[in-house]
Amino acid sequence: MAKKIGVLALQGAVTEHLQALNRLGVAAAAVKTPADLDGLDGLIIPGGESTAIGRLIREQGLEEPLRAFFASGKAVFGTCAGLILCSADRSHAPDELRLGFIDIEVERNGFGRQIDSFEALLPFGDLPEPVEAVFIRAPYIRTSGEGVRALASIDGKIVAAENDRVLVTAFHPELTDDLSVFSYFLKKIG
Ligand SMILES: NC(=O)CC[C@H](N)C(=O)O
Repeated sequence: MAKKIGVLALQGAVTEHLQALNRLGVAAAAVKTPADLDGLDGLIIPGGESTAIGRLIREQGLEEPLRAFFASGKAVFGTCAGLILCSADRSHAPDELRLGFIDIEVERNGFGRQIDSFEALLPFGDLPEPVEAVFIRAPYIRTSGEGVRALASIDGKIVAAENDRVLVTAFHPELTDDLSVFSYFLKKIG
């Protein structure tokens, strides 16, 4: 059966992710309601504003369905704000959603205001070529727990990590023509 990947489509860089998946020949669907999760093999939580996306997840009744989706064994890829939402940060404000899909704690806007947006060619895990990475008010991973593998870092700050079913990047892979990080995520899906 062909894989089908959802892109959480509440706020942020949604279209670019759908287009990247289409370019890889993967069926992609926007996810706005719990029913949209049916039949998906994996989910991308895009960049945007983590506070806003978290609030909309709750307003749309998606928090428990997303937790159940993950608990059922599906794979999740969080980029930038999506990384923050997938984290298990214990120091955040209680009204801000953290799904705890990967045992990392994050520093939001971790590269500061001076350089709030930049691009880098980034060595990434075991990929043979560095990846094109666009950072926009990006977080970095401050601490990581058991089962988490760091995949990329800048100036000692971890900016990509994974566990068996979750990939997170602080950068936006959907904003370049380089699809290698998407292909890397697709390998997590059986
Ligand atoms: N490009 C992004 O997704 C930025 C993330 C944003 N700084 C946040 O904290 O949610």
